[in-house]
Amino acid sequence: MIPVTIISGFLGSGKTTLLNQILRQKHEERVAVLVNDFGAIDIDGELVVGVSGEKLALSGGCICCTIRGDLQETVLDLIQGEDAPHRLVIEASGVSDPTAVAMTFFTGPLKAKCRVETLVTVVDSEHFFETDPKIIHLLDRQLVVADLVLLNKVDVCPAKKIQNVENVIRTEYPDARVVHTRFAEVPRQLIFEPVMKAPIQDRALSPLDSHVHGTGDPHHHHDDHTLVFDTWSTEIEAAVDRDQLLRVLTTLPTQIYRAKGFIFCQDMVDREIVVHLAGRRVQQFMGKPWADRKPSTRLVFIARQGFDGFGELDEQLKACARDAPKPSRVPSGWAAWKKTFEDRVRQNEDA
Ligand SMILES: Nc1nc2c(ncn2[C@@H]2O[C@H](COP(=O)(O)OP(=O)(O)OP(=O)(O)O)[C@@H](O)[C@H]2O)c(=O)[nH]1
Repeated sequence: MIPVTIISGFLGSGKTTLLNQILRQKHEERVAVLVNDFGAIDIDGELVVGVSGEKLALSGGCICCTIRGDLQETVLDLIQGEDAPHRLVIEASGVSDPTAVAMTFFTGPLKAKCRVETLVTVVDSEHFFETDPKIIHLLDRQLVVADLVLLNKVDVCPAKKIQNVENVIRTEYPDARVVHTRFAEVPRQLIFEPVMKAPIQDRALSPLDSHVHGTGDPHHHHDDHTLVFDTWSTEIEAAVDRDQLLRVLTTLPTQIYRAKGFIFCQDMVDREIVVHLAGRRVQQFMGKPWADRKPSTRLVFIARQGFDGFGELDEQLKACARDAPKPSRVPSGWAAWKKTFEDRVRQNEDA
């Protein structure tokens, strides 16, 4: 039986960050990871590093509903292959109900081959109390089955607020262990350790009974997140003005829950900048050099269903490229440092 860990948590809470943390820790196992992005562009697949086994991405739907069949098929292929993994870790999309994901392993051909051992839910403690009432049901679904809850982002959350979030979670979900984390740093043993509590299928109502996805109406059952969330993605080939684009992201309407992707910016043309909007916080990180890849800005947005501002957003984003000065091949990173060094040497020689 291959042990399976399911990582759940709302959009932007830190699931991919956790996945990277546990994969970076020294291990001998062949761990296969499966990441699911609700948006059409596979961003998470590119952001996951250090996998000793297979890394697979399922994007353009949610593995708990619209593309649940794909999950079963992908896992079957994986475990029947020559180098079957010792362990499987699934990062569910931020809009998914983990019970529905786990159910895939309780029936059908996977039942005899895999065992869901742990279910970890990551919480963005900074934005917990700002959760849109329309999606509170979804957060509840993610927390009610958790063995372990990571109260993440404690570095940017005031201590009093962290305590309040913890109080709510300990009261409402007393079975879960709660751990405070910064960038989801946690020993991998804690994530993979099986917890002796009721089997996951007994811990929550069957997903079909309560698959409400935050409509707020407990009688409204459906299987498809597209009824609650809208997603939109864009690709811009010309280099953009990074500051202008970050200004657009920091002033997005609150109906947009999440944005992420890669920026091709005119002030650093040789490598991508990874950008995230989670809650109201925008963060950017240095990404990989473009090397042989064709540079472009690729962004995915997830909003409340019915959001009608994507057309305007498209205009604003395109303007970041139109208004940007032509990219000059200004060296960055190591290349910039080397150039400065060479210039100094030359100046010294001239003197
Ligand atoms: N300050 C701070 N930022 C964090 C922490 N953990 C994650 N982040 C940032 O939060 C953003 C979202 O993190 P991800 O790991 O991509 O979140 P996710 O849950 O995988 O997102 P989705 O897959 O889109 O639902 C990124 O900018 C992370 O760097 C943390 O503890 N502190």
